[in-house]
Amino acid sequence: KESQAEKFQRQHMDPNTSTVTASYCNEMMKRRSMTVGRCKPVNTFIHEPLHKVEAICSQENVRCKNGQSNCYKSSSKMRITDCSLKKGSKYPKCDYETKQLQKSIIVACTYKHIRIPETVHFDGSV
Ligand SMILES: Nc1ncnc2c1ncn2[C@@H]1O[C@H](C(=O)NS(=O)(=O)C[C@H]2[C@@H](O)[C@H](n3ccc(=O)[nH]c3=O)O[C@@H]2CO)[C@@H](O)[C@H]1O
Repeated sequence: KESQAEKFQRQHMDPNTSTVTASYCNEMMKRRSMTVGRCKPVNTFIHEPLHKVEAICSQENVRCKNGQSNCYKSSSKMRITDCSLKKGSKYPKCDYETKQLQKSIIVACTYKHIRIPETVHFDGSV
């Protein structure tokens, strides 16, 4: 069974892509298994190395959307791609809009071992 950290990496990490094409989201949402059973409505991919994303866990502590206090906001902008389901897109055909941006991101972190943080949830971007 995949851990929350592995799920985060499957759903949100894509360090090896720098520029995306218009079909990036349609391809990646399928390849990373977010169109099985339903089309995941919104998903962000992060085009930065994992160590840069995990470093956010020691940056600005902010409240998560769900009220938990283990969210952190990146001090610098990150290269991301937002995927959002197009209106009228009908499962199993999940048709996404692809939008490449540079924004500060908010992630939730937990500590697997003392002082070794893991990013386990994407809370949003600002
Ligand atoms: N504080 C926490 N600490 C630890 N764990 C926490 C915490 N909070 C939740 N989890 C867990 O995370 C898991 C999870 O999947 N949460 S999720 O809200 O549905 C994720 C959102 C995100 O994937 C996506 N989205 C959204 C906006 C955007 O810009 N970009 C973008 O990609 O949409 C999704 C729905 O919004 C769930 O197991 C929950 O238990």
